[in-house]
Amino acid sequence: MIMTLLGQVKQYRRDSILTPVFTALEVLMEVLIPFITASLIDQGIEAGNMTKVLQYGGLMLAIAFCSLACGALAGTFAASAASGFACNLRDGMYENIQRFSFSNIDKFSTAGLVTRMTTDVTNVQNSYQMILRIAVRAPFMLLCSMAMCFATNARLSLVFVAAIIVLGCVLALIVKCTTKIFDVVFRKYDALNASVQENVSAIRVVKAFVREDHENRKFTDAAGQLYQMFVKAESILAFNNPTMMLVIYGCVLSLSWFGAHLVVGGDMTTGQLTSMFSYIMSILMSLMMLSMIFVMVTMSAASGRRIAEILEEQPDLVNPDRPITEIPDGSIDFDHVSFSYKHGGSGKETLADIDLHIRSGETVGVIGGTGCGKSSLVNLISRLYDVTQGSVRVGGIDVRRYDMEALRDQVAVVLQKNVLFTGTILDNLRWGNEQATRQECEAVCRLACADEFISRLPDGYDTHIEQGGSNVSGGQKQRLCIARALLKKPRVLILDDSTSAVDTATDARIRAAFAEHIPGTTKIIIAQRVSSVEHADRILVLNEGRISGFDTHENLLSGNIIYREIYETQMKGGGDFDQPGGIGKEGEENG
Ligand SMILES: Nc1ncnc2c1ncn2[C@@H]1O[C@H](COP(=O)(O)OP(=O)(O)OP(=O)(O)O)[C@@H](O)[C@H]1O
Repeated sequence: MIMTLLGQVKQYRRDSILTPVFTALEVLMEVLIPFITASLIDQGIEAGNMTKVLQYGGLMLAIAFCSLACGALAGTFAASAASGFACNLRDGMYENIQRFSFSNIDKFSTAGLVTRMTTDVTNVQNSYQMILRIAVRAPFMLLCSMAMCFATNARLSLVFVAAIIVLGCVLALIVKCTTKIFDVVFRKYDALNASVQENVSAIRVVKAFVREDHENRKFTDAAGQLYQMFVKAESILAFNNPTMMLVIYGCVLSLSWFGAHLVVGGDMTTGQLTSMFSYIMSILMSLMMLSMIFVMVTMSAASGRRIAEILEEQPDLVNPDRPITEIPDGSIDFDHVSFSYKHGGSGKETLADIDLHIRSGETVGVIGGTGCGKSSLVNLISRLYDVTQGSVRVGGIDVRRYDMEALRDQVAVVLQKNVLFTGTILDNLRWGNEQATRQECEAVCRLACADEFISRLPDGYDTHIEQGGSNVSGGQKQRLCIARALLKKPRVLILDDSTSAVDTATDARIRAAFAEHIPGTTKIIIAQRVSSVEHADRILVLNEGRISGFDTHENLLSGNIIYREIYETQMKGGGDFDQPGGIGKEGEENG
């Protein structure tokens, strides 16, 4: 973990080295000051020698000034090194997350990734800055002050040795108890972030279902648990200060008692005793700083581990050695494919023994109950996940042999959870193809029946889309996403329930436009409505992850019970609002 994290220091190595160097110089000078004070008292004040007083006084001033300058430089370098380190950590994680497959993301959860990029990095940044400054300063100061003490009076210095042993034992105990708690604290942070993220992104749903109280309770629970854990950890850490004070006062008392005896007995000068008092303060301050470092490192060790996990995570899906970049045609073959989710799944096979062969240019409808594996099936075509068994071929070649970018450019998927980004409509469309001209964008919008609503907008194609597409309706968003996918001019176009919020008349016009303008593109259309797939060349009926039928509408109606049941239920008006006898016409404004 430490090597992984330190690997991100990169260009800030210079600042990271200069900080301890200047800190060491600062300490060296601070240590010299009490030594000079002793000489000033013994040779100047007590001997009544004014020249010595001025000499030593001037020297002390010069040293104090240098120490100040070194301290300021060390502080500046530490701040730059720590912020730069944090920036590199975030960049490194972000870059690796971009390479993650869907399966990697399932493993960490989106909320977990957000906590690691924010709270965890801030923790590590703070402790890195502290370590750079204090981890060198405290032990160095401790050693130098101890050396000076022993040089001044070895017997009296034994007082510190006893103090260090007591303090060391207490600190070790505190660190041991709090490490475990902080590990749990950051997992609770994930839960808190998940709650915030879910609630904020779905605030409209929360309000529509009047679930504010429930969501408030959920958040209060998550925040309360975090509070409990922090209180527990902090109440253990709180022993740190009183122990420290006890040791400091114990040392001062012992030093005064034994020191006074030594001075009276003539074994020590007043100046030496004064400098011993300064050194004892330095030693105890160093110990205090060391204990603070322990606390900080204990807290950030858990964060460091979580960051290293992301940096070290290998993407589940990688390009093969000599990847193929051209897809010969749009045919799709599933050869005895089985698939199950590695993370968060039920452990059961989501797809079992799928043997399916689709011709290039064919239009295939996919229908089946919720959760039967329709999305999982199409996700395998563009290699968003890898099969567990068997193989998926596009254009006759195993998808694992393609360059993933090339494959995903030529197999365009309009995912079930459509997302638009902040920017104009044109910006969003050009996610499909950055080089697309305005004419090309307009042409695909006509195909996806999006042009009609865009032309009604005051700014047309330059209309600004708010974050997540919240200022367009569900049906409008779906049509923009279809247009965006069409801009890729794909060989295979997959619509995963992408016209669910579009009325049936528009849905039919989109299908007709596809048949007329992109006949060579293989089209896979997942839908809940039979009306959306009945005109397809063939329809795949999925049932609990297995193929129940794959044939034309007419053949399935006569030979497949599941398909007939779905059809009949929808014809009676139960499932399709737009059918005659349905509940009413579904508008497109149900976003
Ligand atoms: N990322 C995931 N991690 C773990 N399990 C998942 C994941 N996505 C889906 N599943 C599970 O896999 C099964 C099939 O899901 P899938 O989304 O493929 O079904 P679907 O037929 O597309 O459903 P719907 O019609 O509701 O969209 C479900 O039981 C679901 O809970």
